[in-house]
Amino acid sequence: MLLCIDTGNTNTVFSIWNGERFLAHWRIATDHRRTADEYFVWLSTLIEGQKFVLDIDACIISSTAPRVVFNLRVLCSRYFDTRPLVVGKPDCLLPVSPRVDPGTVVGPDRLVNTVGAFDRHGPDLIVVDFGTATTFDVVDADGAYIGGVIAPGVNLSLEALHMGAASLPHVDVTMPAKVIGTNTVACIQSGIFWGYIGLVDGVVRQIRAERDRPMQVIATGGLAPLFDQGFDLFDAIEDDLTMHGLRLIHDYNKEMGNG
Ligand SMILES: Nc1ncnc2c1ncn2[C@@H]1O[C@H](COP(=O)(O)OP(=O)(O)OP(=O)(O)O)[C@@H](O)[C@H]1O
Ligand SMILES: CC(C)(CO)[C@@H](O)C(=O)NCCC(=O)O
Ligand SMILES: [K+]
Repeated sequence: MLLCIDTGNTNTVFSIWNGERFLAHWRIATDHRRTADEYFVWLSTLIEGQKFVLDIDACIISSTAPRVVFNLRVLCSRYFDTRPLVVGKPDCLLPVSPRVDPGTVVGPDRLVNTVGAFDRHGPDLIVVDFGTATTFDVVDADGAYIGGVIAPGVNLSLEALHMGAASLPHVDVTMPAKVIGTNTVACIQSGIFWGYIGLVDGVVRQIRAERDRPMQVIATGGLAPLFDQGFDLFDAIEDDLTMHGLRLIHDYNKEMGNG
């Protein structure tokens, strides 16, 4: 069984695979103080409700928070007796290398997204991920990550408004009935919702113009469905894109005799 771990700045998702078969996934808040023992107790408790026995013999990690990796490595070695592949480290091979400025450390989640999306949709893609940040990852004809766009995430923007403006409450993102809000909450919801619709639409348009070719837009992340309500922004929405990419990268390394 393969354990895939996707650590974002806000949440960490664990998923279990038996070959190509997905078995289960669980989500925990990202906290670099969490120890290997804590992860294991948590995993063991959750596995009790499942129909399979946890028998991990391989692990792969993508982490946008470097400090978390240490304890995840300890988890893999102590409890599963495996050395994990860590995306972005030199000993983790990618099917195609990213083409970016020398010295750039691309977020591993973005690299993984491009691998997952290229496998399912082929060349010339824009992958939009609504996580802590809203990212756009551009996939070239050969599947390479060739750059993109990083914007503040939806929940981060809402939090920033609340933190920075004494009279603005914390608001949950939702699609407002009207653009013109007639109360504070509705005004904020409108600003965020229509602001992000405009942001995604505008960025996608500019990327397409710069690339001067047809490109499909693939959306992932918890908030993707919210922004897909009748606006035709996306060609596909995939909630498991990062996990799919992680499994493919693991399989690729195995095929190449690595790890
Ligand atoms: N309508 C909604 N309003 C607010 N949050 C939502 C809504 N729908 C889903 N979410 C949140 O989206 C999150 C799932 O998003 P995702 O895993 O893509 O990114 P993240 O965990 O927020 O960020 P990161 O991956 O950077 O840590 C969950 O925490 C979920 O609570
Ligand atoms: C942009 C985020 C925060 C999105 O999770 C992550 O991919 C990251 O920390 N990236 C590093 C910089 C880069 O991707 O160019
Ligand atoms: K994510």
